[in-house]
Amino acid sequence: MTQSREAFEARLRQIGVERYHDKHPFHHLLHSGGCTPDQVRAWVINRFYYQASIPMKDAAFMSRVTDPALRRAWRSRIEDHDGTDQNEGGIMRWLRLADAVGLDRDYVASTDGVMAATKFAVDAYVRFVRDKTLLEAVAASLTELFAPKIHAARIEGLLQHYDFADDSSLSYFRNRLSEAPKDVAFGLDWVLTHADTQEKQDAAAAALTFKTDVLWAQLDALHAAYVTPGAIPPGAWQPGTHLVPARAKAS
Ligand SMILES: O=C(O)c1cc(C(=O)O)c2c(n1)C(=O)C(=O)c1cc(C(=O)O)[nH]c1-2
Repeated sequence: MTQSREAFEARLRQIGVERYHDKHPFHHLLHSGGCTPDQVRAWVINRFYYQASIPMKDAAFMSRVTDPALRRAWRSRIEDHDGTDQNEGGIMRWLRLADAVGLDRDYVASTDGVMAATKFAVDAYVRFVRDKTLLEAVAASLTELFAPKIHAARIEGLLQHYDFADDSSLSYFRNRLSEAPKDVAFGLDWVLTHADTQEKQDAAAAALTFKTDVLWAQLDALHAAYVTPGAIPPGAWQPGTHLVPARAKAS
């Protein structure tokens, strides 16, 4: 049976309650100060691959949209990450975090040290958005419903526990606190409106579930490789390499 708008929204939110990556042990370690500097660096390197891929996924989405109004509503996502003349953008902000943890930003930007498992998970998301229905693609972005909470917890946890954390190095997350709610308000309304049969609601819920798996799998890979001793996969970043002296704070 097709669910009411309210019941369907509650179903989508419940997927976050049960499956969002704020519950992953790696995030608990990171936010509580339990990560070593090298584990933080491994997270910065691998998560950059997600950051770099998000605007490509949004471009893939827009390339399939025939409705100019939908493209218009969507395009700010690309600018939020790639930047504009007035806004440096999320990718540059993430590289500021890379500077702050003492990594060579060109190495991070090259994505050379990213684990294969990270690439498999993130590339699966880009492909999903390229190949599935527009409804499933928009529904998959709705993990952002749950992101402001984790970004706020991350800002607080990192500031409390790590020397590298300050307004400059964490500016990525502060910006997302205002960018994500605007995107997700639009995306949620679009999904609730367009998922007007049981079949479509099931497909949208499955897409959101898939996306929680994409996020969870990235942290599984990080935990397995960099928390377990001796488990770094071939080709992935080796602690002690590609470091530069941390730039002066707030520069
Ligand atoms: O730090 C996080 O936990 C987190 C999660 C997610 C998410 O839920 O997909 C995104 C982001 N951050 C993020 O910064 C971001 O720009 C973003 C875009 C998207 C998307 O699917 O379009 N998700 C996310």
